[in-house]
Amino acid sequence: MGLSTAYSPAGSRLVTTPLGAGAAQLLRPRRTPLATVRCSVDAAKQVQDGAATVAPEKPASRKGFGVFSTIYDLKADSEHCKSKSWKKLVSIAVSGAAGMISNHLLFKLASGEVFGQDQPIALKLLGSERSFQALEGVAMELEDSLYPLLREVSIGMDPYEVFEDVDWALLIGAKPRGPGMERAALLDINGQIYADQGKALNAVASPNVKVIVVGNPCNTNALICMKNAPNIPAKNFHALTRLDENRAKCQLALKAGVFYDKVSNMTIWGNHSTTQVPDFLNAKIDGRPAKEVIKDTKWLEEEFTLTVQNRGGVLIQKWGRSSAASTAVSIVDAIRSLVTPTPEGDWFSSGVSLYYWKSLWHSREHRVQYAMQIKG
Ligand SMILES: NC(=O)C1=CN([C@@H]2O[C@H](COP(=O)(O)OP(=O)(O)OC[C@H]3O[C@@H](n4cnc5c(N)ncnc54)[C@H](OP(=O)(O)O)[C@@H]3O)[C@@H](O)[C@H]2O)C=CC1
Ligand SMILES: O=C([O-])CC(=O)C(=O)O
Repeated sequence: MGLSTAYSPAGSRLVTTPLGAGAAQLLRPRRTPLATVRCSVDAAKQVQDGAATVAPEKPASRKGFGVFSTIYDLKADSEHCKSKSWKKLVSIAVSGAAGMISNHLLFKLASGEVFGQDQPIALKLLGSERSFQALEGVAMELEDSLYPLLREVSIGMDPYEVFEDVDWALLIGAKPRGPGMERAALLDINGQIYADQGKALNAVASPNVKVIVVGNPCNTNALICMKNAPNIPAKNFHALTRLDENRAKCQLALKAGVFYDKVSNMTIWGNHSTTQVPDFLNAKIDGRPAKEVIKDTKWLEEEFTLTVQNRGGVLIQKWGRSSAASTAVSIVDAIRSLVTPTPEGDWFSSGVSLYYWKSLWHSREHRVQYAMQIKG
């Protein structure tokens, strides 16, 4: 079975898959009348589906087109995967894929540094009319990077198409705040995005999809998304608080004069906002309570907390835009923590619904916050 890229040499789209009408649409009430472009698709299937507008060229005529004429032979490919003992393909949806954070994250995902060097992946990138051309550029860059583990890149504007059967949904697409704004002020604009995407995940994603909500205000957005996806286990929804954990670890390490990896057991209580509480009481440095190592209690109680709470805002003042590279790194850390056993005695911070833990906490209150451990 051949697999060809879907760009012409000039980079324009060759293959578009118009959305069909019919029964599927009835199940998908919020489906938007938009199209999907696959960047590396099964060309034979497109012809079958009547979706291809240009027949796949024979290899002999492909000379001189560089990456655009790449042909993957999926049959040989699966043999190749077997011989390399690769795992089964994991399908990852990323929204806001043409944005700043994604621009860092996608290449980390494709390189294998997140899921491992034995884990082939398919990237399904969600954009909008506003970002679609940029998204094509992103897909081109991914293809040009020739990552062996990246088996498929597809881009689209309809979450009901992009989220189909995905194992992970990294929900980044949302308006960022500007200088002087609080993240909560974004709720009016961004909340609806997460309601819509929750419904789409509920309808078409893998029933055990893991969802990481990054777009701000991320705790509330995660809750909105979760409430709109009742078929997906609540414990699968995470609001990204890992960036705060990393920032807190960094500050403690700098103050103690140790390397970052000596800081453990860092919890972020509360929302990813200026009201959060980075927990220095339970944090450890080199296995000892942070308070024993850092004797400057005033610094811990005042400066440390304020620094972590306001780090994102200060960064916006300096950069003129919100953190992107360090956020991408923290998404990588968050995923890795969810797929690998937590080191003995340590934990990590992630925003999950306490409703899920209600038997534990005897509370029906929804909060999106928890310190977690993964057992291997
Ligand atoms: N939880 C955390 O730790 C962090 C969260 N964030 C948050 O992540 C989100 C994305 O940040 P970043 O990638 O830097 O942002 P960018 O502006 O670079 O990209 C955001 C993408 O979101 C989509 N989007 C959806 N609605 C809007 C809108 N109304 N205005 C603008 N863009 C919109 C756009 O994609 P499209 O058109 O394809 O939909 C856009 O490409 C923000 O909400 C930001 O506050 C940032 C840092 C840390
Ligand atoms: O500050 C922002 O708005 C972006 C963000 O969430 C962060 O950097 O922590």
